Amino acid sequence: MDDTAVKVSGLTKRYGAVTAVDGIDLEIRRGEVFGLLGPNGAGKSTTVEILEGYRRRDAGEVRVLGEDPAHAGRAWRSRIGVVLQSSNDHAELTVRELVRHVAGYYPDPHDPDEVIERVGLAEKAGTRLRRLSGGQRRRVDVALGIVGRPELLFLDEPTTGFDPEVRRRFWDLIAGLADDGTTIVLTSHYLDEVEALADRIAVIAGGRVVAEGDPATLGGRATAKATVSWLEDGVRRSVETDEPTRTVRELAARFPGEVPELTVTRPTLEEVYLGLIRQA
Ligand SMILES: Nc1ncnc2c1ncn2[C@@H]1O[C@H](COP(=O)(O)OP(=O)(O)OP(=O)(O)O)[C@@H](O)[C@H]1O
Repeated sequence: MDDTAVKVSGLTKRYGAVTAVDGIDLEIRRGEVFGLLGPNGAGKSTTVEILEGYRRRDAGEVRVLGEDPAHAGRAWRSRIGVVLQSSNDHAELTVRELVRHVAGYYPDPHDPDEVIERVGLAEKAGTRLRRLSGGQRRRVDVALGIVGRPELLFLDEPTTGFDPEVRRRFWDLIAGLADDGTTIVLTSHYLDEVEALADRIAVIAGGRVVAEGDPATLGGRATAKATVSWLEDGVRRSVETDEPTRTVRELAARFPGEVPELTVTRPTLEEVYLGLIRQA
């Protein structure tokens, strides 16, 4: 089997005078969790909607699970899962009724009750949608996206409105799907979420990919200057350095025991991301 799930080259989309996507290249391997980051209006949703087959492109080549989404049919669609933003449809159905109903569209779905359990809604399975909270509705959206056992799952800002504990459980759910071999394209504005889940990240700004890499090394993160910080005579001191080991050695020689409150830090993903966006 081809181990490329998504291949995009020179993708371009204009809305009138606005070039929303301006020559994007991407390659996403099967089994990978791929994070898409970028400010509001960067072109992420437009790109994802083209990959999902919901929007036409103006130029460029696109292959998703080996087919061009602009011309792909039902069999292709059944291999793709999409977690859309919540709608208020189906308010009178229960969670179980809706998940069962959607499962019926797929040739080899997961067991609906298992999926409901997996998104943490077992206790709400018999509850009508209109009686759920915003975060619970979002979990129904996720259940609908995964019940068809997709090979490729698109998650667009999946955890907006989740409380911290539910969000952590959701991360476990996504990591579990990835372990089972599902390819996942994750769009999120939460950098901690992308860092926790993504194997690789593309940062999009102004319709272009401005950086790509794994979360630990994106934008030169791993080789950026480190900050060594410690407490001395009741005052917090810190230095920025390319050689943190040398600084720590010097400190270790100067202090008789532990260096008080010693920390060595590199830029966070958020700092690197903000730097990339400012440059772009
Ligand atoms: N249907 C549309 N008609 C006209 N312009 C559009 C349309 N959809 C998006 N745009 C414009 O295209 C650009 C990219 O929008 P897009 O929704 O792809 O960004 P995004 O990165 O997903 O943003 P967000 O993080 O806010 O979801 C923006 O300038 C937006 O105003």
